[in-house]
Amino acid sequence: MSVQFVDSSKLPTQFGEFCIHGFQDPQTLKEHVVLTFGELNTKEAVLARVHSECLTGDALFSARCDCGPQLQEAMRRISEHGSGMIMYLRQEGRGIGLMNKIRAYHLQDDGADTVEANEALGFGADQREYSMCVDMLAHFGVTKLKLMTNNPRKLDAMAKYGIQVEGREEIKVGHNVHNEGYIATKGAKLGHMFSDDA
Ligand SMILES: Nc1nc2c(ncn2[C@@H]2O[C@H](COP(=O)(O)OP(=O)(O)OP(=O)(O)O)[C@@H](O)[C@H]2O)c(=O)[nH]1
Repeated sequence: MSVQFVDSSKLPTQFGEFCIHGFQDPQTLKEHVVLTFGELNTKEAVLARVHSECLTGDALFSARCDCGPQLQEAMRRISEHGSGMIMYLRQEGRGIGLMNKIRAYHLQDDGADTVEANEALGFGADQREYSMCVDMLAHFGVTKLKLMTNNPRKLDAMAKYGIQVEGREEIKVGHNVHNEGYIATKGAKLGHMFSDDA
């Protein structure tokens, strides 16, 4: 078991009452959280988002990315649906960490795109991995997901770990004048699927 359940508590939010569950990876000691809403029907596909930490977007209202609006939209849809879960993974900056993401932003201010900036710092375009989701889902007895994402790598990762994704919901929110280039690069270089591209 690579992820250990720590504790849980009610989490009242502007989208209704979620429950927050703490998980710690015993090997890396990395702390993650899972938010759940309502009763998870483990016989059916659970409406879910796998969301990677973005301090600037999720907590500081940055318009450089679409992370904050996506997190809020996922919580809103789960609440509207009546049940679901968010696996909030502490892998900031597509896995390069907060300081390196800020370094990458600096390079992007000088003209690099989000992939070139990572590479100029000696990182891959996307350093994330999703193995912890296996134990998180097992903990809740969830075997099938309806995943809110535009990111094909997340779908590939779920398939790699044997997590059944029965459906995908596009989550296209938070596009603005400041993140046009970032979103375009995610489409062109990271394969993100946006319906307008069809
Ligand atoms: N290195 C780097 N990371 C970024 C940048 N902008 C946002 N991020 C990070 O990108 C990650 C976005 O993760 P998610 O919100 O899970 O979304 P996603 O991989 O874009 O896929 P979706 O499910 O389609 O939203 C977060 O870890 C952010 O911190 C950037 O310019 N550079």
